[in-house]
Amino acid sequence: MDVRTVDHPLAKARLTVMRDARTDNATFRAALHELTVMLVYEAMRDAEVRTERIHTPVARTDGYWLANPPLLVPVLRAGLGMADQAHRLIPDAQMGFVGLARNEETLEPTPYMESLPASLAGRPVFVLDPMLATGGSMEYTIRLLTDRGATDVTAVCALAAPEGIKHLAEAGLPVRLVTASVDERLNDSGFIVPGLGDAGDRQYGAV
Ligand SMILES: O=P(O)(O)OC[C@H]1O[C@H](OP(=O)(O)OP(=O)(O)O)[C@H](O)[C@@H]1O
Ligand SMILES: O=c1cc[nH]c(=O)[nH]1
Ligand SMILES: [Mg+2]
Repeated sequence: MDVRTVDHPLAKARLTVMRDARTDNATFRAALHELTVMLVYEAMRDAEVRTERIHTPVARTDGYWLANPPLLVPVLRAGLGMADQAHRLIPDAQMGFVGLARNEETLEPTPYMESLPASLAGRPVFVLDPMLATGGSMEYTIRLLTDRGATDVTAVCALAAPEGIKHLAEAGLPVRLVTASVDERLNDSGFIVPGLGDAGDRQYGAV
């Protein structure tokens, strides 16, 4: 699986704010917003562009437009904290939504919401979720997308565990990963180590 790690100093600094247990909810959300800009910027590096001649006030030159903007799919709750920033960078993008909550005992995703276009054939899709832990939630989401014909999926995650990357690679799904860090491992409770805790709770409070 293609894994691109954005280890720019600015990304590392935002991630450090998110990791720090002393960071309050509002500051955590602000750091995730800023990190999302960097991750999506990198995820769009190879996006197809359409060229058209334009006039500047001075001369004619080539202008560039996104030929096929991705569908953005935040995974609720935690992925909501990435949605607006990704949308600001790609204003022409459409957005779908998936709601999942991981069962704390089994670590299996429990779906509670799904709002996606019927056909995704020929459309790139960016799944926005800060955390790739066991990979169960991401696999569930990607299967919703491939069932609708998607063949070009990018998982945009603040953090990833090696176990989750292995899980997705072994599932043989058409996905690449853009992340700010591949951390050490999962602990016995399925949390990423060193990680940042529960990305939903860190943004919105514990449920
Ligand atoms: O790779 P996995 O082991 O499936 O874990 C990752 C999932 O866990 C978190 O969501 P959570 O289930 O805590 O829901 P929340 O966003 O509502 O907090 C996270 O945002 C991912 O969706
Ligand atoms: O470390 C983890 C693992 C799953 N989900 C989170 O929010 N954090
Ligand atoms: Mg959570």
